[in-house]
Amino acid sequence: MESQHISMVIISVTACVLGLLLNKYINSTKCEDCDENWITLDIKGLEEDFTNKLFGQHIASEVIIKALKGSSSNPNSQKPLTMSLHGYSGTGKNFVSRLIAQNLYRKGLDSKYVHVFVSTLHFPHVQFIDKYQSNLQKWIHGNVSQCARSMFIFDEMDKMHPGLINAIKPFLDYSSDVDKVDYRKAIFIFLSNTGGDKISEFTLNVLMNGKERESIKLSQLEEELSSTVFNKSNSGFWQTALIQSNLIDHFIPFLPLEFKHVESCVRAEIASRGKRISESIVTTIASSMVYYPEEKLLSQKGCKTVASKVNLYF
Ligand SMILES: Nc1ncnc2c1ncn2[C@@H]1O[C@H](COP(=O)(O)OP(=O)(O)OP(=O)(O)O)[C@@H](O)[C@H]1O
Repeated sequence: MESQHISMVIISVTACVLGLLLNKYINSTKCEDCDENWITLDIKGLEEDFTNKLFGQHIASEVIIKALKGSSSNPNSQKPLTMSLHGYSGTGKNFVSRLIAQNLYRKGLDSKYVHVFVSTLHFPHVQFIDKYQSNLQKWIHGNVSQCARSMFIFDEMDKMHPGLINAIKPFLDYSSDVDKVDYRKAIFIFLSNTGGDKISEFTLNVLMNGKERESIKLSQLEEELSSTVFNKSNSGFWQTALIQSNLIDHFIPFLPLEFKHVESCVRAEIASRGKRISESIVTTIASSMVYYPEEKLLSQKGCKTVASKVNLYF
């Protein structure tokens, strides 16, 4: 009797586990649709990710959360949400884009509605610019026709051909009903290093004066940043109507990272590999990065090379 009961329990548990696995398999192979099942902003999840995983970027966290909250709760939005993320290499611009994608699309960056355009891979010869412009427009148009809630990430904007930037402009405008497609629910994120020098200079000044970076306010950097992007004659970005027509909703500065932030990146990297964190190794790895200026306050490459440095120890 006792053994019959045990077998029943085992059979039920096995059936349950198999059911769960089957369900998971069916879900993962299901076709992704452009609906709320697959695309819903998890603002709490994003806030938690910013708090726990993103180090040293208090301005970016705050602005991005507010911007996404605002645009998702406004059914009468007149234009797509456009955010321009600026800062030195390795400060978290791509990382943040990934966190946004993960908290908006069930498939994150793997979603077929998230599109990444790497500008350095598309620098056409002047002779072919018309063709490239038209291809880029067709690409955006085609993707938004398939799903209004598409997200576009344009990486290395500062290296993008001005002609291509101009080609994007009609989609960002207030009257964003191009070719009967409604672009107002789309999100455009632009990443660049432009303005990184100004942001770094400003942060350095604050730290040298014994203040905390958290005392830096967006308003102190924003104006400077938009004018830098606008004026910088070698950035490629300035020439275009993008800035002139105020099509960028938010200029978001990414501050250079300090030693303590690099240490946090090292801890996160070790934890992600399921390894035990030893504080002495954390300090050794963080110390092996290059810092500037003489006082060694800021990391030259942010957390960019942390993963490869961790490789040397695990
Ligand atoms: N502020 C940060 N908080 C947590 N992790 C970070 C941060 N910045 C960078 N990292 C880590 O370093 C890696 C590289 O950073 P990321 O690619 O986001 O830099 P980036 O600013 O986009 O640089 P680039 O301008 O060279 O493209 C990230 O995948 C992440 O693991």
